[in-house]
Amino acid sequence: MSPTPPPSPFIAGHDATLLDEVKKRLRDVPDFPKPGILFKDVTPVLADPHLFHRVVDAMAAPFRGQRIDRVVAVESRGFLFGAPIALTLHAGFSPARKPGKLPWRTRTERYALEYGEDALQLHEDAVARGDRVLIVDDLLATGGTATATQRLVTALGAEVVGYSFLISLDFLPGRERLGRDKVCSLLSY
Ligand SMILES: O=P(O)(O)OC[C@H]1O[C@H](OP(=O)(O)OP(=O)(O)O)[C@H](O)[C@@H]1O
Ligand SMILES: Nc1ncnc2[nH]cnc12
Repeated sequence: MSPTPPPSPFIAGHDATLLDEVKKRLRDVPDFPKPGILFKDVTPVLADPHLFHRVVDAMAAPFRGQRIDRVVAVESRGFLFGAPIALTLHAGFSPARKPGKLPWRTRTERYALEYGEDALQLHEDAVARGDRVLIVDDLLATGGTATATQRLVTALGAEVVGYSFLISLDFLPGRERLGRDKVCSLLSY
């Protein structure tokens, strides 16, 4: 009998079985929301409680054992991952929202998307001076959204210690823009 093969390689610290399962479950939707965009639909991952739980744990894993005071996640898909990651890391959660949604005093940043333009707002007390912040979103593409979020956080005097994404589209410049050493993603395309 041949010896047991070594365990599958770990990619960015995550087990390859999980990555395969997530890959299989993500749904590619061509030409949404515009012609030429291949949209990565995460809803089938959310619909599987066991897989969703493992994904949240894996997205939090690189930041366990570090002091994270606040998770800032981006409306709307970022909230789906950011809130459970904040609970997992025993950190507070602050939403970065599209304009006109936050009720109190806000800071605003405009940014460009793979398929348009938008702006984000953060409450002025969303992070405190000196806080160590993790930025979370479902997907990194051009990096416009995450860069705008980083600017909002640092303008308030907090430090962005890292970014956690489920997916990064590495044929786009997002990872380079944010700094390779700060970006964690389960899957890269
Ligand atoms: O790296 P970027 O080029 O900035 O793109 C990534 C952003 O695009 C998507 O959000 P979208 O604005 O479509 O909003 P949604 O989460 O409300 O669907 C995605 O959830 C990221 O936030
Ligand atoms: N290709 C894509 N799929 C899903 N969300 C996105 N946000 C930006 N680009 C995207």
